[in-house]
Amino acid sequence: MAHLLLIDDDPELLARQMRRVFSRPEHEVDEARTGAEGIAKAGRDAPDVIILDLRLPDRSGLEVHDAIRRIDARIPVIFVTMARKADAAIEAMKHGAYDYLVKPVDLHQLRGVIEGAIEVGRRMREPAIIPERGTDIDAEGVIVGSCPAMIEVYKAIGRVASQEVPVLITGESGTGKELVARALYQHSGRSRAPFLTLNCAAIPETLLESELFGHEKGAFTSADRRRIGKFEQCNGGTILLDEIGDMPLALQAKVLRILQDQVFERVGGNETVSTDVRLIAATHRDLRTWAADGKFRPDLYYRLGVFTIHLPPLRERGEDLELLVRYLLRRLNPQLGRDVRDVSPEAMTRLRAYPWPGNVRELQSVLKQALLQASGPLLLDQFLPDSLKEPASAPRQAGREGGPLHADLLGEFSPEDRDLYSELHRQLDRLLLPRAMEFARGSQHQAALHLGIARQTLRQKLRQLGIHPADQGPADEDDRATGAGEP
Ligand SMILES: Nc1ncnc2c1ncn2[C@@H]1O[C@H](COP(=O)(O)OP(=O)(O)OP(=O)(O)O)[C@@H](O)[C@H]1O
Repeated sequence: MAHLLLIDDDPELLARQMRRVFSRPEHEVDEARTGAEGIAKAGRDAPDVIILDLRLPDRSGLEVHDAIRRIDARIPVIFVTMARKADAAIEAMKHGAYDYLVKPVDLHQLRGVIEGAIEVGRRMREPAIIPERGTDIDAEGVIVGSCPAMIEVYKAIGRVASQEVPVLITGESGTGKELVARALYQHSGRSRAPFLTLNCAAIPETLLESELFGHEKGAFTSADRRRIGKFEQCNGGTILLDEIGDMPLALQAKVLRILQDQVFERVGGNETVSTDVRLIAATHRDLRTWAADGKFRPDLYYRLGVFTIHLPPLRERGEDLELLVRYLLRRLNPQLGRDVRDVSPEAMTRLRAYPWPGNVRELQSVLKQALLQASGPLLLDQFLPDSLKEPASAPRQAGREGGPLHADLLGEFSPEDRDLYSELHRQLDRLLLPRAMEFARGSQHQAALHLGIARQTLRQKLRQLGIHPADQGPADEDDRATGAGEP
């Protein structure tokens, strides 16, 4: 459930729009009509997201924003404003506002921006607990695992979390890199400041620079207003750059300059902007090899790689697999209305034999599928999906020449290939989905039709790839006309 607070002296229309999209019982939309009331509610009720009118009867929206940041800088604040006042809202983003919307608010955009803000807030608050002696291993958010390689991971987090140095997290897809990044953030001196994440592989190259560094009005054809990028918006906080290996070389140079001098220029601008951001980078690539091959800037690699935390693949974690299975069953049972308390020896043998190319994320998904099949208190071998029963292929090693999409699929499979199937699908989604959205001019409805998949599936995949539909263009026609659509 997400608790949204709307601070607006004339909230009727917007509140109605919000309640249409974010309905009970999953969401609660609360209102405050003055700045003072809004600040009081922000302090008392700890809302997940605040939607704030720039003009209020008792004080300016910017003052209210500053007061909210003093209460809790992690609450994402979205400004709403008239078009002619948008410059003030853009300025607010320099002070850490999450985003702004222009009145009359477009329903599709409203949903996209608020959903993005809920997700950003969740990342900051959802605990990522390093297990120590005495930690309740059933507690929500505990990082599960006690094999020697995971103990090294915990020690590394403990050593580096409170230091103001960049950290590189490496490991195959689904091994828990984001979880470790959140643990670093939450155990750092910046844990009360914002934590923003950006997946460099999920955003088209042309948009990535502006997303990170912002742009000036007129920087390119569609730049009709200044935009504040993540590095400026997150001043004082922590940024996770996921899949940094996929960042174009030119942008790597700008990131290096931030690490060295804490300055950058917005796209199309001359003003040098200072920012104080702690950088955490993650990748499934072998950056050392990439740096040697000229695919990644060696100077950035050396700077980032000073402190590297490597997450082992699940197939190398021994008994942790069983711990994770039991942990995940306890979490998934209530979500799926099941009460499966144990795993049969045959099913556990099957789970142990499988190489888990998609690691913990794949394990979660397999257990979900199995629970949906299950009846009774025991997870039997027959409930496990067929994919676990097929002969295993070999895992892909990071840093191999070319992506799998470039491989000759009918010809040579490399002996190192283990997760070709899931890797190909991820790569395909990253290429195809942004293009389909672009072609459909931002309409998820149209894009889903072209792709031949359910709109909900498209929305879910876009979210997993870190693409916010609001970035993609105009709203769905049917959203505007009817205000309908899935929440
Ligand atoms: N050791 C662990 N204990 C509990 N949950 C875990 C553990 N490792 C991963 N998970 C869970 O598995 C899922 C995938 O983890 P996460 O997103 O951190 O992986 P990732 O390495 O960042 O993946 P990708 O590279 O694909 O982005 C998340 O739901 C995370 O909470």
